[in-house]
Amino acid sequence: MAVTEAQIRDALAQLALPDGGDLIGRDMVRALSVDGGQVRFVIEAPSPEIAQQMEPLRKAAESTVAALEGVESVSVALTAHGPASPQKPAPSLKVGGHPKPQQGPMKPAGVDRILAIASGKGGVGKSTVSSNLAVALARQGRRVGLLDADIYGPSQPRMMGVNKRPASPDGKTIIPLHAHGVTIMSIGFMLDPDQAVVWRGPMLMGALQQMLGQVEWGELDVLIVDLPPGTGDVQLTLCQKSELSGAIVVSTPQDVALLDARKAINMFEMLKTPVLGLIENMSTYICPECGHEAHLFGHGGVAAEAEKMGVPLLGALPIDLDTRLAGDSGTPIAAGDGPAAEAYARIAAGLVKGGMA
Ligand SMILES: Nc1ncnc2c1ncn2[C@@H]1O[C@H](COP(=O)(O)OP(=O)(O)OP(=O)(O)O)[C@@H](O)[C@H]1O
Repeated sequence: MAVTEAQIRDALAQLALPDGGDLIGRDMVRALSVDGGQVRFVIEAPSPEIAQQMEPLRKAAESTVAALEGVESVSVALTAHGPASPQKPAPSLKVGGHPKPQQGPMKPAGVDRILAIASGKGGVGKSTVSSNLAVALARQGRRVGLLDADIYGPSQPRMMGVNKRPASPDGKTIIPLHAHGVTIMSIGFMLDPDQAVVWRGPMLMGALQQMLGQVEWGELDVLIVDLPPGTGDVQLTLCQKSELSGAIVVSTPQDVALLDARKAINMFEMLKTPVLGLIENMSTYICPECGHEAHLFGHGGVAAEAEKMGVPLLGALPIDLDTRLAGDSGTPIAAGDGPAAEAYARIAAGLVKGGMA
């Protein structure tokens, strides 16, 4: 049975703080989100100094929630009021921070279109689709950028095989990285992978603003944005501020994922962002030994849903071990040949033909 927010809060209320009270009683838990079995929240300390001493408590909170029935994964991050005190020599760039007053929209000048890749639920393959679609479009001669805005789990450095800090010659502009014909910027390039980072709403917006406004994207036909899962601050900011040309929602055929996909589509509709279509990921499994086709997550659900919601089904991608291995090794499957690369090439061609990329 799915875990509820109330159960999580009850469990966290059992965690005593060294100086009295508990996490819930002292109102230190923020942004609690329960997404199927995936739980995320933030512990907000009263000051950066106290936050630094709270790592054992963060770990305890993580294990307490992980022990609850119905919880598959837990991600707990620490944050604090006010700016963190500097611990390292000043970096040339800092992502995050409060957004600066905006003169205009966040759409970079040379970028023709911004396409968001979204999912209602984590783990359905949104990042995999983003990187492969970017590579497939680049192979078709489009000038493509990929912005990894998945603040909670940036995966593009791994999937695109690039992970170094981008240069910033003047401390203001950020020079993006390049791989597989795609211009890339990820929030992951700017973060210490071992440090738990938490973004409060305004900081998220500041980081997004920087990644759109300070990165030298150059002239692009399309900028693909890999969104965090769900319907939170990043999605809202991006839709409201960056003149998104459209959103593509990735879902698996499973009912629960579809339910969340529906929420994502509703959100985009409310924000007046055109939903360009749905992509069904992990749609079938073809046995490499005997060629038998199995429908592990059900079948036809995404097509039916797309029809019901009046949005096109842009493509269906099978469960494919090579897709995962390619993503893990830093060369997306779409960069090579074979059925999966062809499937991505077809989706990319459809987008180009429709003037969407
Ligand atoms: N079609 C596929 N076949 C096999 N494995 C896949 C497929 N699509 C994605 N995966 C694998 O599933 C895992 C989750 O994919 P991915 O990180 O792209 O999902 P996500 O929706 O972006 O997740 P999150 O929102 O949590 O970042 C990865 O290990 C990825 O390699």
